Amino acid sequence: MAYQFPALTSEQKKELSEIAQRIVAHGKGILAADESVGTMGNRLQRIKVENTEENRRQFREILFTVDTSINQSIGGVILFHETLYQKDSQGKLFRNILKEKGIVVGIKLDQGAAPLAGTNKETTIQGLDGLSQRCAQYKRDGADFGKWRAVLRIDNQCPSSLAIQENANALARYASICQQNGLVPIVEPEVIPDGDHDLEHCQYVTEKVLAAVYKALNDHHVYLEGTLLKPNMVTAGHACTKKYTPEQVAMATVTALHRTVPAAVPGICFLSGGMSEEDATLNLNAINLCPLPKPWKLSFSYGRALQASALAAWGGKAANKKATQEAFMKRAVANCQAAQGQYVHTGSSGTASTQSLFTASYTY
Ligand SMILES: O=P(O)(O)OC[C@@]1(O)O[C@H](CO)[C@@H](O)[C@@H]1O
Repeated sequence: MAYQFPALTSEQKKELSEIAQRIVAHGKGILAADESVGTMGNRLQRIKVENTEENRRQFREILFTVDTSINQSIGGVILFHETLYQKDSQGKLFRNILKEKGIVVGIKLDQGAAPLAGTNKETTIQGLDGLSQRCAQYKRDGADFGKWRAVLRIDNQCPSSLAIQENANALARYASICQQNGLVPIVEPEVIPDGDHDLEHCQYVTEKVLAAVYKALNDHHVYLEGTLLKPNMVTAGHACTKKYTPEQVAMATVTALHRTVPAAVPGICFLSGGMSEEDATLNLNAINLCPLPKPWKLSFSYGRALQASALAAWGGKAANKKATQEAFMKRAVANCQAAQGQYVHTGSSGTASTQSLFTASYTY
């Protein structure tokens, strides 16, 4: 017997699954350009550029006005609220520039972490109050997908079952509200790489977290075909002394996903989590070559690993526009190849692309 109170009509489901599939079609992935004002400040500080609205706008204008062929590699761009309403120097809204390139526009919907009392400094994510109204407005303003990032840390007694359950439930509530408003929810439960744990421990925790997330999504009647997952890759903690190959990372990652993520999910777009640009690409390539069943598209939704070389090339100077766009295009194309298991490392990457982008206790 079908469920008595269907959450979505067949038209709504069709729209959501078409949006999700467009974003990850043919090796395409997502540019996560949704850094909040504070996070963007940290990025700009690294290149000694002041964190003003105009500087943030200028960098993003350079990214979004890159050659239209970017649409072969990038299927969606996640924006922060401020950026959704910003314009290029000719007065054209960024969101229209992206849409004209055939790129789907997304919006960051979570509103930061709040402490979970009685835990070892664990958090839940805020932003559920008024979320439906915000989603409806963003949909009217051209967004077709949303993003909500939950953070889980591996440490003494962490993640606790309270943190896992609470964050899974908030992600499911968010996903359900998004779908009611025509937005594809990107579900992002990030197990952050802080710590000295090994690969096996990260795999164990990632499996527990993903299993809880998919149970909660099912409880909340979320239509999985109209969602995308944005998980961490399974890696050892940043301070772990043992090093693992991309093939080992790939096997641990795909094993964890295979055990927990239903085949109805159209795409899994990894976050880069402080890996260098080159490592993020090599790991993604190995994941796509991993000899386990992979019923979903395995792609990218990188923030740092798509923008680090571009930011370094820009350095806050308009005269560096061409070099900035070339650096961005290079990473986008490399990741698109990796999302199809076709990336060949040439060994000629610049320094910026091999530098670790890890920041301890990364908050947003
Ligand atoms: O780990 P990365 O790939 O740099 O960024 C992942 C991410 O979820 O975190 C950032 C802050 O919210 C966002 O810009 C981005 O969407």
